[in-house]
Amino acid sequence: MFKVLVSDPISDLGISLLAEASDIAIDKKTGLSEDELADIIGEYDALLVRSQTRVTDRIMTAGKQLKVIGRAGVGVDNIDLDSATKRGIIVINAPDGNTITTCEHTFAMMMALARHIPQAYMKTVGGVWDRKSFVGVELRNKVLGVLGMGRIGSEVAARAKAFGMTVYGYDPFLTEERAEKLGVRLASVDDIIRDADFITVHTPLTPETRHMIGREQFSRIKQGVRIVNCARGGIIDEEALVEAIDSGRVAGAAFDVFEEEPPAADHPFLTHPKIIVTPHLGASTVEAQENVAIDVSEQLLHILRGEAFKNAVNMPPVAADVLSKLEPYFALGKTLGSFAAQIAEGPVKEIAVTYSGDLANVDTQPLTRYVVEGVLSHHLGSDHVNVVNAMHLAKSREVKIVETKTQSTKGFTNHVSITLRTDKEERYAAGTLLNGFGPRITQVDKFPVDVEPHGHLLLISHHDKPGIIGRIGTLLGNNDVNIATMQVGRKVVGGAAIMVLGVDKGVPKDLLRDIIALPDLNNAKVIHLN
Ligand SMILES: NC(=O)C1=CN([C@@H]2O[C@H](COP(=O)(O)OP(=O)(O)OC[C@H]3O[C@@H](n4cnc5c(N)ncnc54)[C@H](O)[C@@H]3O)[C@@H](O)[C@H]2O)C=CC1
Ligand SMILES: O=C(O)C(=O)COP(=O)(O)O
Repeated sequence: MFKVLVSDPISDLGISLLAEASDIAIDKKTGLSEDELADIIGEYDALLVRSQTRVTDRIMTAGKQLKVIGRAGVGVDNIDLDSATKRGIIVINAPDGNTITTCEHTFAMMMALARHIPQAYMKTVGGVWDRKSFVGVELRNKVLGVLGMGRIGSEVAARAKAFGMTVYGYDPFLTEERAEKLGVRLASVDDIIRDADFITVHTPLTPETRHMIGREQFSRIKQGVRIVNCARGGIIDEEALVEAIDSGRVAGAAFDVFEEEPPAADHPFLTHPKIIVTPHLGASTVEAQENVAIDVSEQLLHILRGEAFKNAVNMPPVAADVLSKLEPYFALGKTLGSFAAQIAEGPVKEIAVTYSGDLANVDTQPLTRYVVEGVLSHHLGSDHVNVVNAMHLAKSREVKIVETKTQSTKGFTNHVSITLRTDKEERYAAGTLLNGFGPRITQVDKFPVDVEPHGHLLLISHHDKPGIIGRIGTLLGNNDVNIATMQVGRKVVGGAAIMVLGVDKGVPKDLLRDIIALPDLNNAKVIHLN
């Protein structure tokens, strides 16, 4: 049974998938302080949040069982991603579900700003019929500058065009072709500062975007501009904005987000007559909340159940077509890594992985993560290593990862091989995925074999001499260890050889010592694969 804590208000309908799963137990506890969350997080396998819960390093330290943090929304600035990655906690979000909703909120804010709707409402319901003070401006024929042309920014641009606005777009990833397709003018921040009548920001908050529009930009900004921020507090310098409005340069602003949330009671935005605000409502519609909750719940289930999942925030993204090609090999990669680690002596210095056949034509980086996970799990414990932190752990231990591809298929449609270099030796294991039969180990060091990589194995290196198989069989039999499968590999008659035995239970240390002491036997290793 997996325990999931929902610590922010998340749509019940959206998480019904989790609520109905027989292997999931959900607790909903919202509005917890950091102390309260730290006290209880230790018993949970997953945490589901929106933007309120701050998932700090302290929370993750206390979350000893935590495997996954799900963010029902886009921004993950409330989650310490470095800490999660180091600990192998997978962080997932739901990037698509609230795009339209936030775009529409941006428009609502822009129009409310252009027509003074909140201020006029307050006066009207206060009994004052004031038609003079609230003369607005049209959007038509105005220039809208969009900073950040991602999911939301692009939707805002499309709607602005329907309002007859000229749209300038700035984004480091916006190409001339895409700008043309979207019908926006590819612009620089300076172009936007100079020409825009409305500016709206749709970037994440990063060191680069922090105070992207600050005192310096306000000193040059177009007279009478209106500013909208429904992305993240801090992209626009709040203090500098108030100064720019008070000086008469900026006509007004509409903010859904703040540098600190909730803002202090004396925050100047809360009383400024030319600034309208909402309490981070961009994503708050019934539809968006269902969308993001469904999306994140589906992924969360996959992760907890050990199934393949879409993108994680703290892992490089994998395209869907690449994922579908690689997914069948994940188990093979991990098993081969674990096998190689168990046969090699000494601390690992390098993991060299070679892919051939079908695999040589795809981006195999995600698969290499599974190989590295398999290798490191043996040394660091499978509870501490997973695909999220495998590369990080390898790097922090100065283990070199080398990935190569070759067209040579060795007769297999696909082939994965691992050379493990330790400070004592170099070991080699290769495998393939047999259509309909699953993973197979096809070679160990220089010896071809055909081994189903599962359960307890005994790897024996010996001299190819008559009687040796019998002696080992007798020894195992006398100790009540049943042999399920046997593979013998050799290069030349009478030369060095290996034997891979599948046994029904683990081989105790004493018995292993007795096996190694047999004549003509060089070494024996017990291996366990899941
Ligand atoms: N107010 C609310 O409730 C909500 C706020 N958001 C926020 O809106 C923002 C945008 O979300 P999405 O469009 O879904 O994200 P996105 O990732 O699709 O788009 C962000 C864009 O910003 C661009 N960008 C990054 N650095 C930049 C820079 N220095 N200058 C210009 N562009 C830069 C990126 O290239 C990307 O295209 C995020 O900060 C997100 O957290 C999202 C949903 C709801
Ligand atoms: O998705 C985002 O980035 C948001 O800002 C929405 O935040 P929320 O889920 O409404 O707390």
